[in-house]
Amino acid sequence: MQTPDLLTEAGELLPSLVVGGKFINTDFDAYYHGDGLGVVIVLPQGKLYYAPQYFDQVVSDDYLYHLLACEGVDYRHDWHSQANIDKMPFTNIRWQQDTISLYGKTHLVPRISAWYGDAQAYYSYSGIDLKPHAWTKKLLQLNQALGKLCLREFNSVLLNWYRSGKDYMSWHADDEWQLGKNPLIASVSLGASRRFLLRQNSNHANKLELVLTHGSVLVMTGQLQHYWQHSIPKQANCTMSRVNLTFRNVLYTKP
Ligand SMILES: O=C(O)CCC(=O)C(=O)O
Ligand SMILES: [Fe+2]
Repeated sequence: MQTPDLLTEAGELLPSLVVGGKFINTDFDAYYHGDGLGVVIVLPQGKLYYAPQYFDQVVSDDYLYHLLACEGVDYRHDWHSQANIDKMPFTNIRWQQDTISLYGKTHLVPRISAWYGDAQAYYSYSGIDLKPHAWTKKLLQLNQALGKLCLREFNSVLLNWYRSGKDYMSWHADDEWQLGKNPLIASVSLGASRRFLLRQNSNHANKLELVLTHGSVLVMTGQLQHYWQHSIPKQANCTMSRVNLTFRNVLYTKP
């Protein structure tokens, strides 16, 4: 998988990502992070760290293979026509397609998910209650790798698998009470590049678009979840799978 033109041929961040103290093509203040891999983008009421290639291609390929490995199934498999994904013999991850209830009707969530973490890190969103599966060695490794950047280890991770550009995530904020007031969420993307959109709640014209590439890391922090929403829109031209992992800290659970 190739990373589009956010990096120079030598794999360094393009110097034009921050021009005159602003993030490329925007009015948002930005500066290069000291790690040489990412940019910090300062939004009104929130902050982002964005590194288009935090993990190199070999490491990223290895993670993606681990997450989607399924006994006897080729990676070109048409997962959209696969019924009962949760019954498939995935080698490492217990993928499932959840259903949500809206106005008395049930719908399949337009992507495949899995929730991993410490035993006590129960999570619920959109009426879906998730009990974590126990960490795999690779997921723990990824958690530790983010520790250097985020100065913490997370107690859980939500995995989302977009089988192709037909799968998506609607506008939302990760503002569940279980995550505490101003959560720091670290998101790793693997596989197909997808558009990631952000918009300010009070003014939808105030927006930002990032491309989340294979091996990229995005960290959302500050008050972002209270004042901004984010989404992954459908992308008709995208035929490949993408897996996103959002590492979170569940601070509170239901009694
Ligand atoms: O797939 C992504 O990059 C976004 C995932 C997300 O927003 C979430 O899991 O809450
Ligand atoms: Fe989210």
